[in-house]
Amino acid sequence: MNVLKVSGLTKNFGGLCAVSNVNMELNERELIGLIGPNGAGKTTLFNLLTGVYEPSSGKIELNVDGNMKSIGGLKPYVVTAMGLARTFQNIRLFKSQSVLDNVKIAMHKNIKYGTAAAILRLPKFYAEEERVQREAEELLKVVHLYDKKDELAKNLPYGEQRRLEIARALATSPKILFLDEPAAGMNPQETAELTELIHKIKEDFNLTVILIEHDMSLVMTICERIYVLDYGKLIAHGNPEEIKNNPRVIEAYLGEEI
Ligand SMILES: Nc1ncnc2c1ncn2[C@@H]1O[C@H](COP(=O)(O)OP(=O)(O)OP(=O)(O)O)[C@@H](O)[C@H]1O
Repeated sequence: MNVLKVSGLTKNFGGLCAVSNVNMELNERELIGLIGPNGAGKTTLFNLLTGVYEPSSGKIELNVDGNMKSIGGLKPYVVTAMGLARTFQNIRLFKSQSVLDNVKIAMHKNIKYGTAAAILRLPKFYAEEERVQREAEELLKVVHLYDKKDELAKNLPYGEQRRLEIARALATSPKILFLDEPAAGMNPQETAELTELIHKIKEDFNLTVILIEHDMSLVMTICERIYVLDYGKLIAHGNPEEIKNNPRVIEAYLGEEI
C-alpha cells in the first residue's frame, strides 16, 4: 500500500529547475534510497516532501487512514504531526541541552497535559512527565546512547550526534522517516553499525524509511528500492542490482566503483 505518492513534482529556483517532474511511490515498511551526484536535487526533494519548500507544481499525497490526502505546501510542523519526520544533512540539535532533554523536547507534541496542570503541578503533570522521561530513555537505548543521556549534545562525537538526531525524529512517532545523509562523516565501522540500526528501527517501529546517502555500501546493503536523481530528474528506479548495472546511473553517478 502507498504511504506517500508524488506526481509531477517540480521546484524552480528562479531559472534553475532543482526538482523536475518527479514521480515516486513509497510503500508501507519499505526502505528506499535516494541517490545522485552533488546538486542533483535530493535535499530539495526532501524539503518539498517535509514542508520546508512549497512545490512550484505537482502533487504530494500522504495516506491518512486509507485516504490519500494532499500535503504539498503544508508547514513542516503540520507535516510532522501527520507522521513525517526527518534528520538533516547539517545536524540540528539543541547543542547546549543534555542528550535526554533533546529527545524530550522532540516529544512535546505527544504531551497530554494542559498549561493549568503544568502551572499548578497537578498529578497529571507528574504522571505525564514520568511517561515522557521513560519513553525518551527507551529511545536512547534504541540508538545506543542511554549511557550518555546526561551529557551535553555538543560533547558527543559526530557519529553519536547523528544517532541522537534519529532518536529525536523517532520521538515524534513517525510513519515515514526521512534521513538526509545519515552516514556522512562516519568511519566504516560506524557506518556498518548505523546500517544495522536503520534496518532495526524500520522493523521495530514499522516505519517506511527513505534515505539520501552517498555511501554505497549502506545504500546497497539495506535499501529495497532506489531512486536516482540527476539534474533534478529521476533517471532510474529499481532494486540495488538493477541500479548497480544501469548504464545511465553508472555514467551519471556510480562510475566503475560498484
Ligand atoms: N534555496 C535555494 N535557492 C536556490 N537554489 C537552490 C536552493 N536550494 C538548492 N538550490 C540549488 O538546487 C540544486 C539542487 O540542490 P540540492 O541541495 O537539492 O542537491 P543535492 O542532490 O541534495 O546535493 P548534495 O548531494 O550536494 O547535498 C543545486 O543546484 C542547488 O544549488
